Amino acid sequence: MINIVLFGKPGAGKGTQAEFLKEKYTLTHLSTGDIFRFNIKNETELGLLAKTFMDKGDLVPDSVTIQMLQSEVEKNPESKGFLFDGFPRTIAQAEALDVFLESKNDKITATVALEADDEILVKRLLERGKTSGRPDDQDEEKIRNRYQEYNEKTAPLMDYYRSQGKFYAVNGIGTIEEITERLSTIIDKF
Ligand SMILES: Nc1ncnc2c1ncn2[C@@H]1O[C@H](COP(=O)(O)OP(=O)(O)O)[C@@H](O)[C@H]1O
Repeated sequence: MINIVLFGKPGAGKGTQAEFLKEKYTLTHLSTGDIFRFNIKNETELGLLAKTFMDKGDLVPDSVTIQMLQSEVEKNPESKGFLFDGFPRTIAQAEALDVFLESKNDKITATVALEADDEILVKRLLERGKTSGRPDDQDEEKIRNRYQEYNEKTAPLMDYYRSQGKFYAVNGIGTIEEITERLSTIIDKF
């Protein structure tokens, strides 16, 4: 089983790359952002709760997110491996994921990060906001708040995975194909 964490700031292209990688490596793609948005659309209890945080550009609380992620993994017992996109985003989430996978005799294979400058990414998100309908992409203040959340809570994960010898970074600027190629070079090692 290969379990990949796709890592990067908001707008770095995780979702776009996940679409290609999940096909290429037959992985189950789990995007916590997409799952939350699906729940918001369907007005579930989880969706209503998540919305209050997402609309401000804040992270959804760990307890809620971890539980949701675990139940999504459990829904896919036949999976050949997972592509985690947007999870983990905090040390508590990463630790919970390690414990959870270990309980299944499994583990994270590698964490691959897409790197790009903040200014380029903010522009990308505002552009995406024009068509995505996502409220968190339409307001520069909310976008800046997401970067602050990233810097405070998510960036420390790089050291977390580095200390496990599982952190790899690629340049996230280039064509979609070029970037898929860069990510594949890493994943192919496993
Ligand atoms: N692992 C997570 N922990 C907490 N909140 C999350 C998590 N994943 C997604 N969210 C919530 O969903 C929002 C959108 O996430 P996502 O779709 O991954 O987009 P982006 O990477 O562009 O910010 C986040 O700003 C956050 O509020």
